[in-house]
Amino acid sequence: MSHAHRNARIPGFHRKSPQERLRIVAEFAGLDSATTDRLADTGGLDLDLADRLVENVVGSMNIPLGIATNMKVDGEDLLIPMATEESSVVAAVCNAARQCYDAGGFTTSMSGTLMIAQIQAIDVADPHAARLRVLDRRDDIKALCDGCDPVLLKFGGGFRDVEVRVIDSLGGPMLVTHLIVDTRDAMGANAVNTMAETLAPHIAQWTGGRVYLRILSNLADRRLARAHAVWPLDQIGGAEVRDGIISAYHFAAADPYRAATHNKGIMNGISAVVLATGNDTRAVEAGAHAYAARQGHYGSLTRFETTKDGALSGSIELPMAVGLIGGATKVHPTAQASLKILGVTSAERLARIIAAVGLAQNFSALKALATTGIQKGHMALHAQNIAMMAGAVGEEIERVARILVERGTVRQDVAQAVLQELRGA
Ligand SMILES: CC(C)(COP(=O)([O-])OP(=O)([O-])OC[C@H]1O[C@@H](n2cnc3c(N)ncnc32)[C@H](O)[C@@H]1OP(=O)([O-])[O-])[C@@H](O)C(=O)NCCC(=O)NCCSC(=O)C[C@@](C)(O)CC(=O)[O-]
Ligand SMILES: NC(=O)C1=CN([C@@H]2O[C@H](COP(=O)(O)OP(=O)(O)OC[C@H]3O[C@@H](n4cnc5c(N)ncnc54)[C@H](OP(=O)(O)O)[C@@H]3O)[C@@H](O)[C@H]2O)C=CC1
Repeated sequence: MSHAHRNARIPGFHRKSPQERLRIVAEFAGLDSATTDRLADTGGLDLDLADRLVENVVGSMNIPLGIATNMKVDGEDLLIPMATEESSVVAAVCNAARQCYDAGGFTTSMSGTLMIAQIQAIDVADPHAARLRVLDRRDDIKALCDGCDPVLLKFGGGFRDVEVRVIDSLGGPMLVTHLIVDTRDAMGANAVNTMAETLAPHIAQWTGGRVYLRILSNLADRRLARAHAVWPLDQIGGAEVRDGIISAYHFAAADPYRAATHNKGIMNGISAVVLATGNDTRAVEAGAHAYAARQGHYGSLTRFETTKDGALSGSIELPMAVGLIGGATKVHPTAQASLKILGVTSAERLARIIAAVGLAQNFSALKALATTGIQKGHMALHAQNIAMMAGAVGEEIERVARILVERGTVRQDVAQAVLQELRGA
């Protein structure tokens, strides 16, 4: 069917109700009523709330929420809510946590809850002298920043420091002011952006330059979450498994093609908890990848080595700008439920738990890759998706998936053939 007559220029779409928008979309895309009913069913998320969270809402996209078991973090047993569409991600965390549980689980720490806001000034005649002029204004800067957010101050946050960098750019030297702000239990984007915008005219005046960008940096390297765990050899299957995992880490550390996949595996776990708690997945992902490239070479976010007793030691360190206040966290009921399951009362605790989940996820992926290969465990769980894609429903899904795994060919064409056999029988 030709869609040449369709017109996507729809003035005032944003002023319509979600129902009215859905009617327009259905007409535009030729959706049948089953599809529009599916979109209209928000799975319990209040449509009014959805419509306030983002723009031009017509429905909601539901993602499964799984619970990772076996996690012990800083001596506390935890159940971890994870929102993900990918099979075997939740199982992998359970599996890694099980293998270090008796050895004490994960120990974590955090460098602080400091965010950085950047103010860009160009056309500064004397950038190095201007840098000192800005630094001399530290007290004024502190007063201006703290004046922006009395609530944050009340909770012990606020301005902490100012740094000024002269960077070489394609357009010549650029003066970049960093405001370092403790945002406590908020991710802090709005607080630091407000401070940067408030300060900008003063920076222009003090430097004699022109100010353009005033925005936080997602390379939140003053907000590093760290986690560590030891996996005893008898839990993981021996020295060869340990050495395979360490060699996999060496591969990622040496090669960006591998590091991208290695870190993607880590983010499987991290993004799932970030999303489950209503935090900003893109902010955390940007921070993680920028941190992985901070030495001018994109490498691994984790490290694996042998302890003096021969066990496997794993650690992770990455920026973790997550909050309990603000964003969708406070208003999304599932995010609130996730926080209740975790029992966290500070953004720092949440960040540390998320780092531990990233390390667990990486351990399981590397162990699978260094031993049986990823397909065995991952595809066994993914087989149910393949069975559904082939048209299996109800009890057929489990039966088809089991046969696919037994035959060692988790493919859609095989699933279709198996389904036909079952239905013919
Ligand atoms: C899949 C497993 C866990 C099977 O592992 P297994 O050893 O075959 O399973 P098992 O039946 O012996 O069970 C062991 C434990 O795993 C957990 N477990 C086992 N099955 C389930 C399940 N259905 N639901 C929840 N938890 C499960 C559970 O904790 C269980 O203990 P138990 O509860 O029995 O005491 C294992 O093969 C594994 O960890 N694989 C790694 C999977 C993975 O990394 N998936 C991520 C997706 S692939 C990807 O995107 C990233 C990647 C791989 O490219 C990253 C990279 O390259 O670095
Ligand atoms: N590049 C990026 O990553 C960007 C991300 N964002 C988005 O910003 C959102 C997060 O913004 P964020 O600033 O965290 O949220 P909010 O501005 O919604 O909430 C933070 C505010 O809550 C108040 N507050 C109340 N209690 C506390 C407490 N205990 N600790 C700290 N603050 C407290 C503070 O003061 P007060 O009430 O006075 O405000 C604080 O400024 C996310 O949705 C993110 O997607 C936006 C722009 C850019």
